[in-house]
Amino acid sequence: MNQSKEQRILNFVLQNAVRGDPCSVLDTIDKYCSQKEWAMNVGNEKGLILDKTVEEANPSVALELGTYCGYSAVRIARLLKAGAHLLTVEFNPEFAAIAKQMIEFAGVQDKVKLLEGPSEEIIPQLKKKYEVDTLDFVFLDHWKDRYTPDTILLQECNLLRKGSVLLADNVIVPGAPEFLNYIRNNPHFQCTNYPSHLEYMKVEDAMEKAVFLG
Ligand SMILES: Cc1ncnc2c1ncn2[C@@H]1O[C@H](/C=C/CNC(=O)c2cc(-c3ccc(F)cc3)cc(O)c2O)[C@@H](O)[C@H]1O
Ligand SMILES: [Mg+2]
Repeated sequence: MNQSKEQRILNFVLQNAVRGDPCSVLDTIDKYCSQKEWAMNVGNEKGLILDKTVEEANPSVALELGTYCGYSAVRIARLLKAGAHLLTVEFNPEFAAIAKQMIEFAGVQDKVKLLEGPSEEIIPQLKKKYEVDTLDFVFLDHWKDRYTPDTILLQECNLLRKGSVLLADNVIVPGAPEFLNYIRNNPHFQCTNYPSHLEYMKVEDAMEKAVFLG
């Protein structure tokens, strides 16, 4: 059975990156995906926007929707302060297994909890099963038509507090027009757009930050 692209990315990291060095893992994934096979990691250009947003939020509890190979989970976790943690949600078992190995190789496993399942099932479990009070930071990078229903679900589950920061990838490509319309017309959110480019391509993309106002 020939390997998946995601398995090839992981193997390239295991053979070329420095174990325990998150930056080396990120650089190695970016090298593979820019030179050999494109993949939907947030990448280094939008990754810098993600870095700045995480550093500014300095979250104790962060949530990521759509782990994929674990690139942004490693990217976020490497910036978390002592005692802080990232919950990352992935419903594809093959991708979850790849991401788990990627996170462990990078050495950030103590800061990351990978939750396997669909976000609409996991989010309502965060308070009771995963002992979350509220979320300080949320990175949305899963199916683009899930951004709006999951943002509504986060509010319904009282998981956002005044100042919680949401950051959404791909609001231009593939695009999340319904989410932009929802969040920019919602008085409970203060939005900022960050123009950038699609990972590993010269195509325009953007990220949208939305701060919950309570
Ligand atoms: C409800 C639910 N629950 C749990 N896991 C869920 C979930 N919904 C999806 N997932 C998981 O998350 C990832 C999916 C990510 C979706 N991302 C994109 O589709 C994406 C696409 C491009 C792209 C751009 C130009 C092109 F020509 C082609 C593709 C770029 C990107 O950056 C993307 O993020 C994937 O690992 C999937 O299993
Ligand atoms: Mg994306």
